[in-house]
Amino acid sequence: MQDTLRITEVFYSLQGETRTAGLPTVFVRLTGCPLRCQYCDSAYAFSGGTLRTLDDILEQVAGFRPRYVCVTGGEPLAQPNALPLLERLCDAGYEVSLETSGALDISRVDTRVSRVVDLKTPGSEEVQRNRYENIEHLTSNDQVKFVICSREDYDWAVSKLIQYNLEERAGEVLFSPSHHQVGASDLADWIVADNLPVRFQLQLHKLLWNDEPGR
Ligand SMILES: C[S@@+](CC[C@H](N)C(=O)[O-])C[C@H]1O[C@@H](n2cnc3c(N)ncnc32)[C@H](O)[C@@H]1O
Ligand SMILES: Nc1nc2[nH]cc(C(=O)O)c2c(=O)[nH]1
Ligand code: SF4
Ligand SMILES: [Mg+2]
Repeated sequence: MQDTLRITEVFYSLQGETRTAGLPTVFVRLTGCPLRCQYCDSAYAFSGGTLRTLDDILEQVAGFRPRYVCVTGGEPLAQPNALPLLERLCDAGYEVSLETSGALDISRVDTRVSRVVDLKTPGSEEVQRNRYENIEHLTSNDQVKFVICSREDYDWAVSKLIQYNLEERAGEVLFSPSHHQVGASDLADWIVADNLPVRFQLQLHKLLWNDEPGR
């Protein structure tokens, strides 16, 4: 069917990450991902899911009467119909964000969407999948994120921050600890010691709800 997407879950929660952290947000989690980051907290979205029409998804989202909608996964951009879904969510008046691994082309994503591009670090074990061409398409409405697994990952992220001048290219640069793989306070201390122009973030939903699916 032409206008369907494979969906793992649609739920209303507090956004746990990014520049809208703490704001009530509808999450649309798309099924399937071509990557296998060693830390992935959403592996339950790799398979299964339900084929649903865009109309059906839009109707469920509208039922929550949200201001913010986050399209995540899995890897949303692995499904071609993610593009019309994002457009229709914008047309409906929501503030829309997209979480993507950065392994697929973001250039055709509606620029009304805040694209949260995760640059995969060596510690993710998927660093070779980064599509660095995406960086030239970033605007001040977009966000770049590094999920840091070790001091080596931190040093790598700092080198990419400088090499690609990410502070200028994106509206936000986010440094997040990989959950329980690097000390959150260590990462915070490194950022302050180096006076980095980045936003430290923790996954609020894990502090609140200990990573239950659908929260
Ligand atoms: C589950 S992914 C889905 C979207 C897309 N596949 C991606 O990787 O951006 C959403 C975000 O959660 C982050 N994430 C996944 N597991 C994590 C963990 N254990 N600790 C911190 N962040 C994690 C990812 O790096 C990504 O930024
Ligand atoms: N509350 C909440 N916020 C989130 N932000 C990103 C999430 C994700 O799993 O992609 C997520 C999630 O699963 N729950
Ligand atoms: S790209 Fe995203 S969904 Fe896919 S394995 Fe990595 S963190 Fe998980
Ligand atoms: Mg999650």
